[in-house]
Amino acid sequence: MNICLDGIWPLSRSVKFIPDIFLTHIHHGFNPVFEAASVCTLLDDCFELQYGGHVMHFNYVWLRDHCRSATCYNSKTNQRNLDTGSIDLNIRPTKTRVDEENLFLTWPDGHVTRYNLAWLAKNSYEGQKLSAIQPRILWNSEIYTNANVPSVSWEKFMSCDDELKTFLNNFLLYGIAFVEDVPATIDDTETVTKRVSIIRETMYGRMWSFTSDFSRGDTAYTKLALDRHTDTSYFQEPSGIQVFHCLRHEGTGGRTLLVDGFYSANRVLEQSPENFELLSRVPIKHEFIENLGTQVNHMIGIGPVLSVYPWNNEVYIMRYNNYDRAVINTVPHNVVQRWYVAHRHLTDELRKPENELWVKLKPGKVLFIDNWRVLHGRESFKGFRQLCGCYLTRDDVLNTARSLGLQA
Ligand SMILES: C[N+](C)(C)CCCC[C@H](N)C(=O)O
Ligand SMILES: O=C(O)CCC(=O)C(=O)O
Ligand SMILES: [Fe+2]
Repeated sequence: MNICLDGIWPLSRSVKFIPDIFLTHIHHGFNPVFEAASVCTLLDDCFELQYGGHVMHFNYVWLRDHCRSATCYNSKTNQRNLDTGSIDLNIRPTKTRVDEENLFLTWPDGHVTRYNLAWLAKNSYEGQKLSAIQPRILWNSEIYTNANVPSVSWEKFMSCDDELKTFLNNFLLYGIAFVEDVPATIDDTETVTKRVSIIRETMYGRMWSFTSDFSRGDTAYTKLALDRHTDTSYFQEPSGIQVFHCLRHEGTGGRTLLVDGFYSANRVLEQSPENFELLSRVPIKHEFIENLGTQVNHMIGIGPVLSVYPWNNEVYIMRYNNYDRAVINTVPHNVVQRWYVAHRHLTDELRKPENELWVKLKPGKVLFIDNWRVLHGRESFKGFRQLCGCYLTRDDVLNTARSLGLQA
């Protein structure tokens, strides 16, 4: 049996390119960026815009829905007023007009919408496909080491917004970032973290601190080695960021392993698009079951190993935790075989020694890990070791980054 993994994206549609006799309007050189002519054409089932050397298409219901006039849109709150449910799904403009910078459409009820052409181009599907993906530097150990990413220091980090911005920029580029010279207490770790975002409380607590006392039903609370993994893959939305601060270690071993999961995912894509597709389309489960006596925790998270944006295949979450991966029971046996092949391919990439960045966390050095991208692990250790930290929600960290003017 041949299982087809083909999805419906982009939605197959038969576009009839019938130029509308009312409007084929040509402008020359009004766009300072592209220096290209724009051409607007009303087709039967969509509006076509040639702009900046690209052809873009806009559905008529979409155009009505995206009217930014004061009655349709509240520009103070950036919220839509228009009831999308009231738009005739076969709506067409009755009149059109174009000037140097704007398109004007008159709708059957007489309402006129003005669209800035540059705004349309920026917000088109084709424009999104062309737009740069989130700027990132995919790394292996050599790339990261050679980049000599400057770490920031506690005092400046706490007082200077530019320092926070540099830190967040590095975090967005590499998926890891360090703050040095932080006083080795839980309270100061919390203070440094709150500079970045609000804290995500989970069943592990808000700020947590752990040793090898097996106080929780998880291997993290032992002295054993932990292979590379992402945390909380058993949440429907895995924690976006993990913060670690090693407050004490009297003993040997216990180094931290970091691996850029997106670097390996990209290698899989380059070498086998089929394996990449399996990893991005087959949903699997991760599960956490713990009985504390006083409380039982049972978490289940469902999602593919690689979550990708359907319009450009950009990976945005990797869930990879072989310890916490649950029974696979939602995939037919022949796909399971192909999935294991794909999973092995990714595992082989993730395990290449050249992809491993080893760091010894010391008191004062706070590590922020993008838990949707960078895997962590640890070497086994001897002696007393105490680590504290917390989880952050990705939205909140990106919110801070955007407020400082970063693309995120
Ligand atoms: C970080 N902290 C010690 C609080 C929890 C560790 C959770 C470990 C779990 N196996 C996972 O990967 O999610
Ligand atoms: O002990 C460590 O260094 C990390 C353990 C771990 O993977 C975790 O707490 O999530
Ligand atoms: Fe972990």
